[in-house]
Amino acid sequence: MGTVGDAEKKPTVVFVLGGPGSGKGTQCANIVEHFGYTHLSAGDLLRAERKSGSENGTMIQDMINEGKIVPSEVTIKLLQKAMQDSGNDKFLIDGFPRNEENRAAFEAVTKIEPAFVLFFDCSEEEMEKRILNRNQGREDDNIETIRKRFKVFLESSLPVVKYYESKGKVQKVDATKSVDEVFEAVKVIFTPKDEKVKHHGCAIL
Ligand SMILES: Nc1ncnc2c1ncn2[C@@H]1O[C@H](COP(=O)(O)OP(=O)(O)OP(=O)(O)O)[C@@H](O)[C@H]1O
Ligand SMILES: Nc1ccn([C@@H]2O[C@H](COP(=O)(O)O)[C@@H](O)[C@H]2O)c(=O)n1
Ligand SMILES: [Mg+2]
Repeated sequence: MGTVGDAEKKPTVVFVLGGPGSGKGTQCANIVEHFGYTHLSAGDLLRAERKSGSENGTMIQDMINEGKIVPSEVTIKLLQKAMQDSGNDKFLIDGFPRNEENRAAFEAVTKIEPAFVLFFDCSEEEMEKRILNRNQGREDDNIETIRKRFKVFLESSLPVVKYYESKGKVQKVDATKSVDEVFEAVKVIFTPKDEKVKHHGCAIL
């Protein structure tokens, strides 16, 4: 994040969106390893905040258990702090913005526009199967909450993807494929253009 002396330099932010269980966290771990980004999952930050004994803990737990979106003010503060603490200037913001309120508030507060939105497109049937097999002890990984999360995704999160689509900022990946196949597609998106030319051995001099 900006420090004294580079006040003008804004960090690079990629929003990573997709339905519950589409593989956002899995692919972000791969991107971090290969491309030097810091991964910030809004859901993970909220779960950590709840565990920390924060005054917002009960509200966060109730919202997560109902699959509802926590007020932007809370989530944005957690994201800003994590960005500052990281010392990096390239971020994958996973699971955010989840609704129009998230999107507008982040832009207003941070003045940061995403470089692009990485969107993992996956069928509900596949996402449900993946979540039910996840076994990470998440309280919201039960069929009742999963259904509520799917509804919120369709009604509140997809319109955000559409908004960025209208600005030509969405990079869509078929996330129904295997982890390795999805990452192959992701790599193409993150590999700088000049390196793609080098790899294909057809640089125009
Ligand atoms: N392409 C894939 N094929 C099969 N299983 C996958 C794939 N990608 C991820 N998974 C598995 O599916 C489960 C959900 O993946 P992950 O946690 O990355 O999804 P997510 O989009 O971050 O979900 P959430 O929004 O609920 O946090 C995990 O158990 C993961 O190992
Ligand atoms: N911007 C966000 C992101 C997440 N939440 C809440 O956390 C839950 C889990 O999120 P995952 O990305 O880890 O699946 C989600 O269902 C919301 O309740 C949020 O409020 N705002
Ligand atoms: Mg996740």
